[in-house]
Amino acid sequence: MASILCRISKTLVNHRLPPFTKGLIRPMVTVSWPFQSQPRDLSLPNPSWSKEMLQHYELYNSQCVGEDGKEGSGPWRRLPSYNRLLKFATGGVLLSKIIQSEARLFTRNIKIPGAGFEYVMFIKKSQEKCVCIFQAGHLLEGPPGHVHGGATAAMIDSVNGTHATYVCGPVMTANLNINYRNPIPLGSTVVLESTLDQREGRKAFFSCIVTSIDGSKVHVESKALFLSISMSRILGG
Ligand SMILES: CCCCC/C=C\C/C=C\C/C=C\C/C=C\CCCC(=O)SCCNC(=O)CCNC(=O)[C@H](O)C(C)(C)COP(=O)(O)OP(=O)(O)OC[C@H]1O[C@@H](n2cnc3c(N)ncnc32)[C@H](O)[C@@H]1OP(=O)(O)O
Repeated sequence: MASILCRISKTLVNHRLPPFTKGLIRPMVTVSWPFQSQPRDLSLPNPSWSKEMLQHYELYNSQCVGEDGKEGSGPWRRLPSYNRLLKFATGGVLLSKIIQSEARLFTRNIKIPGAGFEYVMFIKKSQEKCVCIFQAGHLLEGPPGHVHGGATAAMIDSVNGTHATYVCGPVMTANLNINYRNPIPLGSTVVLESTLDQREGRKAFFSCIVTSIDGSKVHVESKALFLSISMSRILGG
């Protein structure tokens, strides 16, 4: 991750700024003191989380603590989540203040707690698995009372994409193939499990299974191909 962040910083310094920042770059003098504010981690519990969501969060969170009792020495790691990917960069608070933009991460732009995508991801330190606990809010309706297939696809892409980023560095989704097996009731909590199946040069193949929280029902199964790309290609368009 450190090398990704280093590449991001170098890209920002060495390349023209990304097109989405057009007209939005503000000189640093307008920023009062960008180091002060911490980005808000949106993957932490909030009052909208159901009992099931909290229990499952605790289940994985407890496995982030090792036998020595130290946070971070367990087999799993909770991944922070922000409303802009730039906030991931070390000093990301600064970067996201300099490169101001109205663009927001699609799954993190519904501000009413519980109304949209509530989720938290954990990655296994050995990196072959990434898990997401997802509570689908009422604004994600597709068929009456159930989650829109596009919202589910967005979550699958996000979990596989995050997993791929941690394993491979910067990537783009080249192919995502989804089989919807059972509709997901609105308001319910489901588990998405991403698996790294294979790596072949720039290509990384992932699968994902979406199940009910108790694992008894399979909602969706998917396969995805991600291709490694340079940061300058992402940022430079
Ligand atoms: C900015 C700061 C970022 C900081 C991040 C840091 C931490 C963040 C942590 C976590 C968060 C991360 C993300 C989570 C959130 C969301 C994830 C969302 C991801 C997306 O939502 S992303 C948008 C949708 N995505 C696109 O918008 C892609 C459009 N597209 C392209 O940009 C190009 O198409 C590309 C790059 C895919 C490939 O282009 P290219 O030129 O690099 O490669 P090329 O075409 O030469 O193919 C090379 C070999 O791949 C094979 N190949 C290619 N495409 C294939 C396909 N579709 N099926 C089967 N095989 C395929 C070829 O057949 C060849 O194979 P071979 O070598 O064997 O011949």
